[in-house]
Amino acid sequence: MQINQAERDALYKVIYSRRDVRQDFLDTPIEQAVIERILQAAHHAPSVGFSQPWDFILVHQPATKQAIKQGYEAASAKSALQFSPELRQTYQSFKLEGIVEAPLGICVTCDRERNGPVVIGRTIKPEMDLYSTVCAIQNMWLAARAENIGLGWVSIIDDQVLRDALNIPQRLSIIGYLCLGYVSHFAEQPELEQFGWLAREDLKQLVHEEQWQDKYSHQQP
Ligand SMILES: Cc1cc2c(cc1C)N(C[C@H](O)[C@H](O)[C@H](O)COP(=O)(O)O)c1[nH]c(=O)[nH]c(=O)c1N2
Repeated sequence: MQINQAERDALYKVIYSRRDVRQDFLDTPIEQAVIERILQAAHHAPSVGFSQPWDFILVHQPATKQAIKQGYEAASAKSALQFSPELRQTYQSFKLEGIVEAPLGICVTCDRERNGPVVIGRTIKPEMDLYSTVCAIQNMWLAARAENIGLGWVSIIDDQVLRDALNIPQRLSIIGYLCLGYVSHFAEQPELEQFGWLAREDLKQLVHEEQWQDKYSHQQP
């Protein structure tokens, strides 16, 4: 099957207009059929040895979201101390989650023992199951954007908070907690770029012919 030009353009449009969404969530519920399409997109991600090591825990209840939000607040306060005093205030001014406002939370886990101890492609690099699960999240992120649904990844939460709130056994690795919902708008640029935290790197500096070259040596102390 060939992809035609309109389909290709649509894919790039989704890729370039995808955003990490933390605010502007609407409380409009997401229809079940839409949730299923997004989860199917995640489930069709590539996975090492076709191991499909993921599980998706759907979070709808306000009380559960509150418990997770409290975990975020504790983790965020602890995180702020890692930034220099000059940057700390700016860090604290960012809204880095939409846990309570987003109608749907999805915790994505990785079962590192699924399909037995020997998996094709993991024999030398065992972390490939974790990366496979991240591929599923990226598919979900793009599918959500194609459905005009915002998705935000929140990683400022201790795993134990999610284990306690969602009854996740120690056996499963927690890969991401995602907030999903319709949004009033999608920003043109990443918010961290818009607020001057970091700029998009020049791709030319990151592409190397044949041999890696230290194009950033001027930045070394
Ligand atoms: C693994 C991982 C973990 C996180 C993120 C991303 C990824 C890939 N991002 C989102 C991140 O800030 C965002 O992707 C970049 O700023 C680029 O913006 P766009 O995604 O292009 O809008 C993110 N954002 C946020 O507000 N709180 C968070 O805890 C995290 N955690």
